Amino acid sequence: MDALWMLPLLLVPLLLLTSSTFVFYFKKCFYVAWMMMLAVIAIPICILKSGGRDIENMRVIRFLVRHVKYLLGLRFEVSGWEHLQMDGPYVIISNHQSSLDVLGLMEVLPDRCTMIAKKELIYAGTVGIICWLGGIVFINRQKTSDAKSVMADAAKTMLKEQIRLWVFPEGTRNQKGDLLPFKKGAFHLAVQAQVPIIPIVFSSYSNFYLRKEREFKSGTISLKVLPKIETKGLTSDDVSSLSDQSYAIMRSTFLEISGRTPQSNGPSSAH
Ligand SMILES: CCCCCCCCCCCCCCC(=O)SCCNC(=O)CCNC(=O)[C@H](O)C(C)(C)COP(=O)(O)OP(=O)(O)OC[C@H]1O[C@@H](n2cnc3c(N)ncnc32)[C@H](O)[C@@H]1OP(=O)(O)O
Ligand SMILES: CCCCCCCC/C=C\CCCCCCCC(=O)OC[C@@H](O)COP(=O)(O)O
Repeated sequence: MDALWMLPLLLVPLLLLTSSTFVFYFKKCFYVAWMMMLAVIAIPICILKSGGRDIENMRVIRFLVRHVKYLLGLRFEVSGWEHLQMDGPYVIISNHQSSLDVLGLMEVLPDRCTMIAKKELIYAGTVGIICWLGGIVFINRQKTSDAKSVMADAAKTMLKEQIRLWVFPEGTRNQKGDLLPFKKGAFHLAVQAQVPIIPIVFSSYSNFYLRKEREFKSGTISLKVLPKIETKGLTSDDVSSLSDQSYAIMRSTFLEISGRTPQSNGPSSAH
């Protein structure tokens, strides 16, 4: 009789664990909490090592984040490593589906590379602090003129300090099963600094992570590093065609590694 009373106590956790909605919220909350906690560990290490905001702190962040994929049941299959074996500064562009992209980013992040991010991220608690310590360049997306001048400064810093910048040219997270039109900032940046662009494509997350359907299963993500696109000798007049060229290559790669067939050429640049 006593054992019967125990049954609900055993059944409730079992039902919760098998409910995909519960698993979705649990994994999401766990991800945020774990990243916040990792940032708590990373902050003093970075301050002690570098004394403050320094791109070298990205090594510490990369090291601390690399195991998180295992906790969420995710794996990355990276191809095209050889395209990242290059000296000097460059701009990396990649598609942006979710905050989970950070895990893939940390898989391939080269040395002396930081990101361009929306300024709101600085208010994300300990994660915001670690982003600042890692040298992330914050832009105000609501004020194009501010964003442009921050990126123009970043182009100079890239050359002076030999750094690489990672930009998400879609400008926002997107899980529509295709790439959004590209914003122009990343291409102006590369042209102003006269540095190559390296496109990196993440395959679709739709087979394991669906925000609307509240599903977050285990899954494998293909990450394809594509050959560099040179910008030497290009001017601001070439930015649109550079953006279109990058969009076309990345879109066909996205559809290919996500197991889809191209339907149309799609929009290439933001209007
Ligand atoms: C231990 C725990 C650790 C946890 C640590 C985690 C760390 C990892 C953090 C990862 C961070 C990831 C963050 C991701 C993001 O935040 S994505 C969102 C922010 N990023 C972007 O928005 C980048 C892409 N956007 C752009 O490039 C835009 O172009 C932007 C510069 C923002 C301006 O946007 P917008 O106002 O919408 O304008 P347009 O793009 O339409 O451009 C308008 C005209 O201006 C011209 N332009 C644009 N940029 C420039 C420039 N730099 N110089 C000169 N001119 C520029 C553009 O060509 C347009 O003119 P035309 O229409 O061509 O005439
Ligand atoms: C006290 C503040 C609490 C804030 C909690 C939020 C903290 C987030 C914590 C963990 C996640 C770790 C990875 C953080 C990096 C996420 C970057 C990201 O994906 O930003 C979104 C941005 O690209 C585009 O934004 P929108 O799609 O336009 O919107």
